[in-house]
Amino acid sequence: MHVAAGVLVDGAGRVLLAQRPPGKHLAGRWEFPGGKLEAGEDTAAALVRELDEELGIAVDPLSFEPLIRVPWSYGERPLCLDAVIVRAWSGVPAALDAAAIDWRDPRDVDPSLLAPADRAILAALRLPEHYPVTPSDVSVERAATLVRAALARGERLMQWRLPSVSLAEARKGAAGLLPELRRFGASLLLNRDIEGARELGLGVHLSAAQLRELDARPLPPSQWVAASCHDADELAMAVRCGCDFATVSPVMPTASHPGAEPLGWPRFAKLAEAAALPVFALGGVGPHEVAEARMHAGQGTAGIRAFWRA
Ligand SMILES: Nc1nc2c([nH]c(=O)n2[C@H]2C[C@H](O)[C@@H](COP(=O)(O)OP(=O)(O)OP(=O)(O)O)O2)c(=O)[nH]1
Repeated sequence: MHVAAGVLVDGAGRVLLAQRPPGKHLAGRWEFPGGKLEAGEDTAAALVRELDEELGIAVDPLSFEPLIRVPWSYGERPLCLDAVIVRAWSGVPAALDAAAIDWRDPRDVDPSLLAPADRAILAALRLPEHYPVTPSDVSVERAATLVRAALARGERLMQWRLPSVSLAEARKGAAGLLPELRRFGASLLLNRDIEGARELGLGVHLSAAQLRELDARPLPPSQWVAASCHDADELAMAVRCGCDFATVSPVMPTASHPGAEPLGWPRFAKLAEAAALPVFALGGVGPHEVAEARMHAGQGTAGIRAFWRA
């Protein structure tokens, strides 16, 4: 079953949520307005029809921007949910079909109130397009300087990965960044250090090996949980562990992993489309490849080298 979901975004960056009416599948859960594709329809045509039927608004498909495709299963038939950003419409949205509608800042939405498949849509809305990872061969102090400069440049999501120092030292360095992170409203994810992330209220970036040992999400929804994945099995594990997003690597040849065979964009796209969470392209890519990544079902790009040259 193919379902189209429209993410209406207003001038203040709020999104329109609709509450599923009593008697329907997932009654009471909040979702993005839309519905099943009818015979002969594509996603855009279905959305134009559904947004008219459910909200009484007219939308122009030329303004649609694909956000994320979420494969999901509620135990019956598998579902493919295509979420599309809608920025322009005419008319005032009304709850013609929903129990209620509500404009919400994506940062304030409680994911547990959403239809489960929509948690990936919410994560895609809240995540930026860049995910820089600190260089491996620098001191804690140098890494902190780089993160501060990146915050000033506008980066809002970064991974704190310092393989050449102890977890305790890395944790101490991250603690020193808390005031700036708060001031910029930015997120830092500690590489592998679940305890440190709990202690500091930061996110965590898990290795594929850690995913194998976890059976549940290690942190509350307010702290990011991400994972390093390389194939479809690892992506499925990341979804099972309740990860918010993943990196998939190596997309291109990279000096840090000279032996690894790069996936290339077509295989990256297949993996990203089949994963029920946002995926950043990693490996031999940087800020200049964001458009390429988005064209291939990615959230954006992650990287070490290319992000710190600026
Ligand atoms: N419309 C919509 N459906 C969603 C979202 N998330 C999600 O899991 N779903 C699921 C719920 C349903 O199982 C399926 C869509 O069914 P629907 O009942 O909304 O479709 P429809 O409007 O065509 O409904 P109907 O004609 O069967 O009454 O997709 C979402 O954000 N929007």
